[in-house]
Amino acid sequence: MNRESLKNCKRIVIKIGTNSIMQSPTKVDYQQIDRLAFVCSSIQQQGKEVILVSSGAVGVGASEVNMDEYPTEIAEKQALASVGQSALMNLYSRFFQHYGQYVGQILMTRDIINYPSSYQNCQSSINSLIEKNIIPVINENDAVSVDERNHRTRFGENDTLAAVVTELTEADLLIILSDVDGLYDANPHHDDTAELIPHVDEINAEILDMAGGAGSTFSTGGMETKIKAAESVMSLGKSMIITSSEDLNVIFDILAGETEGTLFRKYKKESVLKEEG
Ligand SMILES: Nc1ncnc2c1ncn2[C@@H]1O[C@H](COP(=O)(O)OP(=O)(O)O)[C@@H](O)[C@H]1O
Ligand SMILES: N[C@@H](CCC(=O)OP(=O)(O)O)C(=O)O
Repeated sequence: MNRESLKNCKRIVIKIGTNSIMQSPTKVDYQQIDRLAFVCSSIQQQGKEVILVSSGAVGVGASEVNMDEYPTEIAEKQALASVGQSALMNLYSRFFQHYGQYVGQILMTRDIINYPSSYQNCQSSINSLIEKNIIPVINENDAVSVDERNHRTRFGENDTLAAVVTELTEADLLIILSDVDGLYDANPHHDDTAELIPHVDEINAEILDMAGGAGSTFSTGGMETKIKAAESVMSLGKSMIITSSEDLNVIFDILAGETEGTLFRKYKKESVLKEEG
C-alpha cells in the first residue's frame, strides 16, 4: 500500500514504551531521551503538531532510587511512579529545551472515558498546549489510578491511552514505538520464521490470533493491546504504525512516506472517476 499520503499528516501522536527509554529495567537511557527530544522537536518545528505519550514513570522512579529490580507490587509501583514521573518530565523539559522546544505534562486516568466533562476538559487543555506550540507529554496518572471492580480508573498500559489520545486530539496518525519493528505473523522472539506484516487493513480473528502479550518484565501491553489500539484508530478512519524505537530517525522516514513497520489503515478504494480517467 502506498504510504505517500502519510506525508500530509499534520497532527501526530507518538507513543514510546518503557522498554524503549530504558537501558535495563532500572536504568534510564539518556541518549534515547535526547534523540526522542531531537526528533519530536524537529518535526514540530517543520510545522507539524506532535503529541508524545510516554511511559516510564515506574522505570525512571526505579532508576532514581537505585533499585536493582523492576517493582512488582502495586503500592510500590505507585510510589515509584510519583518519583519517576516528575524525574521523567524533568528530563524531557531539559532535553526538549536544548532543541528550543517547550513541553507540558498531562496525566490522565480512565475517568476521561466515562465522564464527558473530564473528556472535554482534557481535550481543551491539550488543544491549548498545541495552540501555544508546546508539545503535550502524556502519561497515565499511575500514582493514583485504581483498578477496583466498581471503580476502574486505571488504563494499566499506554497503548490504549495512546489510542484514546489520538481520538481526543483528532490526530491523523498514531506511531507506536516498540522493541519490535512491527506486527509479525507470530511472536518473532519465539519463532525464527516469523515474518513482518507491512500492512493491515482490517482487524480480524487471524490478526488477533497473531498478537501475543508483553515481551519484557517492565512492559504491560504486548501486541494484544497494540492491535486493540489499532482497531480503535482505524474505526476513526485514521492510521497507526507500529515500528521499532531502535533508530528514532524512522519517524522522519515514516513522515516522508517510506515503508517502515506495520501500517494499520482501512483500505480506501481509489476514485472511480480517476480510474475512468
Ligand atoms: N505477533 C507479534 N509480533 C510482534 N511482537 C509480538 C507479537 N506477539 C507478541 N509480541 C511481543 O510484543 C512485544 C512488544 O510489546 P511490549 O512488550 O508491550 O513492548 P513495548 O513496551 O515496546 O510496547 C514484542 O517484543 C514481542 O515479544
Ligand atoms: N504508565 C506506566 C506505563 C507502564 C507500561 O509498562 O507501559 P508500556 O511500556 O507502554 O507497556 C509508566 O509510566 O510506568
